[in-house]
Amino acid sequence: MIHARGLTRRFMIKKESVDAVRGLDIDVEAGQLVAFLGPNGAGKSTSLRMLTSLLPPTSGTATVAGRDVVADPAGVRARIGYVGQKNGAGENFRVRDELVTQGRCYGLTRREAGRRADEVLDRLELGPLAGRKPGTLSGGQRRRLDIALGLVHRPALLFLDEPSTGLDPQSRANIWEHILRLRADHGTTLFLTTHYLEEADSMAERVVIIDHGRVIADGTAEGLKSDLAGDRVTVTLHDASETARAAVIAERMAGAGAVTTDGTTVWLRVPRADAALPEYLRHLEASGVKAATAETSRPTLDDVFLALTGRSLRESDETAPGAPAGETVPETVA
Ligand SMILES: Nc1ncnc2c1ncn2[C@@H]1O[C@H](COP(=O)(O)OP(=O)(O)OP(=O)(O)O)[C@@H](O)[C@H]1O
Repeated sequence: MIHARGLTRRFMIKKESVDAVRGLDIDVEAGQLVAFLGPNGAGKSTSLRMLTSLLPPTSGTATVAGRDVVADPAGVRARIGYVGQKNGAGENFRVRDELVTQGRCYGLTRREAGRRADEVLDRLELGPLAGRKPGTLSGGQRRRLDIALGLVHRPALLFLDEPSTGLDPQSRANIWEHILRLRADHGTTLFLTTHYLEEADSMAERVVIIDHGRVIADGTAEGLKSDLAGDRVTVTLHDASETARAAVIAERMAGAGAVTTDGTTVWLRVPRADAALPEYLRHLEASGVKAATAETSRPTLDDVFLALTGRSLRESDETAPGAPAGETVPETVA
């Protein structure tokens, strides 16, 4: 459904060049749900805009839904749906009229556009809001309208740029419900960007991570986590003056990976946390370092990014820096 080779995009800003995307190679088969992850400015939107023919690549090639993005942009656009980051609907028409107009833009007759508008209104549970103006909708309702606009012409491939960003957890879950149903009912191929790592982890069958314009990881969330990250042991100490010593002890343990510290907390990456934690606690005790709490956690996609780049992908609003959001098993140490 998507085949890109060496796709690059360079922007010139005041004589300075920005390489937003540097050689994107990707193949997406029909029916896949791919989450495209990366930090701010990694090149996700630019990639999406090239794949949807909205932005010409500086170099490279891409065939999307069977059409070349450069040679046949109209052919690409006719076959795909694109839900951008900004609201797709205007303010003047009512919700149903927006959808009918969109359908007409895709060459549907008035009658067919009306039928399709009703279909997507029903699908996205927007029926009761059909007569409202978009400006009066809630954030979640408005995002559902954006998705409905991307679906009026029944594309086999839908691109979504951060479909759930800025929504409350309930609206996010609701958007995902619709996305997953779309796939289950119609086998729609979905290619989406998201900042929410947990969403990508649990919903997408394939995760592609981009950083500085290059793909740095591509696989299933489970595969990436077990290959590239590892379990984590978190120990907090009674006394911050002992943190450095506790870190050295952690580093000396067999199989120990990266060790990080912050205040009284020590984080240690290990292949098997259930075995490493008791051992670490024994070593600390033998050295006279007092632990206050200890817990283990499974790796997250943020851990994968951290392992690859040394940086965190996680947005500060979700969890404190360094603290993993995986499944945690807290236990208190005397
Ligand atoms: N029209 C433009 N002109 C100049 N530079 C641009 C333009 N669009 C994007 N860039 C730059 O290209 C890089 C990649 O931007 P892009 O929007 O693709 O990142 P992103 O991964 O989608 O980020 P975000 O998660 O913040 O949306 C950034 O450095 C950005 O400033």
